Amino acid sequence: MEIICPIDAKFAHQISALLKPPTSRQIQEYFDALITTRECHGLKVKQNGEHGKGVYAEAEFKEGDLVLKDQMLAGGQHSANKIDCLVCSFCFRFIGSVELQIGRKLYLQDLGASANNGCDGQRFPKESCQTDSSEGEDDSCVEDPRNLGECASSSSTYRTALPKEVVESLMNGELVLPYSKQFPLPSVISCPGGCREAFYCSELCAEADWNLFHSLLCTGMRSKSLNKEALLKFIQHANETNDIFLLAAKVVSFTVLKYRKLKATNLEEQGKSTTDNCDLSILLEAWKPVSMGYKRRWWECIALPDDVDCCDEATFRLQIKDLAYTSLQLLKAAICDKECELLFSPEIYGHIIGMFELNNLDLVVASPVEDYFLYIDDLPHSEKKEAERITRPVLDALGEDYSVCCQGTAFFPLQSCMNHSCHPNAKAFKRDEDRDGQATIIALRPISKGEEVTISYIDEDLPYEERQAALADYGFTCKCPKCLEEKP
Ligand SMILES: C[S@@+](CC[C@H](N)C(=O)[O-])C[C@H]1O[C@@H](n2cnc3c(N)ncnc32)[C@H](O)[C@@H]1O
Repeated sequence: MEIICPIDAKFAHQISALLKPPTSRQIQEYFDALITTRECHGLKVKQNGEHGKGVYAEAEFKEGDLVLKDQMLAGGQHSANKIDCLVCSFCFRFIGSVELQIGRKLYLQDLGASANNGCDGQRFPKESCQTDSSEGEDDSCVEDPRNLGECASSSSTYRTALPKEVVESLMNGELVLPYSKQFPLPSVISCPGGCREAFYCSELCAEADWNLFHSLLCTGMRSKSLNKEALLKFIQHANETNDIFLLAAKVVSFTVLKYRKLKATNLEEQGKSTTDNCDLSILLEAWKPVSMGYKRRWWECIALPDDVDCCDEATFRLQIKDLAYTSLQLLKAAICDKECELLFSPEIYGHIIGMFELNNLDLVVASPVEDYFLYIDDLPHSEKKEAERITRPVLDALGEDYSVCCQGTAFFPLQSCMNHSCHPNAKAFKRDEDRDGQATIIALRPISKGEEVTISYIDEDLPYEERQAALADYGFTCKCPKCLEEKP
């Protein structure tokens, strides 16, 4: 039976104000302001009658030019990938050292193996609740090394284990690998809240994450959450079902924290004392970045997985809704804010996750460990032979997966305005220097002033039918010139 949540009924008026589509003017003002803060001055977001918003070139771009670097609104590393890569929880740069990356991965893999790999346990149908960008990922681990025994990453079949002391000496810095100084990484900064799940590349990132998202979602001593036990349950549920809930929690936390900040400034300016009534206009302001991105509820827009029969569609959508509801109740117990209670409505939560479902881009950051071993491989013969005496056993212990990159999913406000074409003029592409979690869009061919910047959401080299089938997940039929030409 379908669940009716009391919050949806109690705050019906305020929720519809939050979910009201922004006017063209609001969209224009928001994106104009955003563009001035990004490295993308030659762009403009405009309403494109047919497909909603679109991104247009305001300058000429040559093939290979950087069109846009977009900072994410919210993003996260996939839970299982946290075993393979230690990255800054805010900007997703690799941190520590090549030795720490390797030693930590081997240590956690061994923990996983000795704990008899608990990853295959019963959980919600995985394919059915992953977003497109996270398809095929396992999603069942939390970062705290004490908990990592539950699950190993995509560990290689053929690995030759290193002695425990060697793994430890890689982690604690006693063993320095040859030439690793050529690949320096920022030192690991701990979470200011004292949790062992978030790590940073700088005090700046730690502070930004704390102020924007993490203070409410931290499980450490100085957490500002309501109830840490409930928070741990929420995190565990997300890790066991779908880590997209961790991203949704970031958006809720971001909105609550921004609301509190805006309200405090407002009261101070007016010389008034604090009240605990919700100020809807302030909440609307805090919510604005999300209001520009959402479109449909998750359980309505999620594509029907191949293994679900059409006649079971209604049941499937109800299951997804129930799953989101369970997650939301756990989050509410953990961080609910009385003034912002309406944010904990299934309507709002469904729209936040729906926004990820339709817009998210894969978050990928290349591994310095891969660069390191390629460097060793390229050394002149005698140096290589000497270095490999030490590096070969390490490489053998890592096995085939030695070069796993940081993988996750993120919502990028400007990139999410880019429409699809099967003959795109731009693409998301990480250059050698793009070593963090920002989205990088590069021109594939010359783009002239006034032209719409398009990317392909799918593999554009697929045959016509397969392209249209893949695009059905995004809820539209492509009518780009290539599709019109190839349409049977
Ligand atoms: C990432 S958003 C792109 C921005 C979107 N136009 C907007 O207004 O926010 C993806 C959505 O845009 C629309 N869209 C993108 N490309 C399209 C195309 N070639 N034809 C029709 N609709 C398209 C679809 O509704 C799709 O789900």
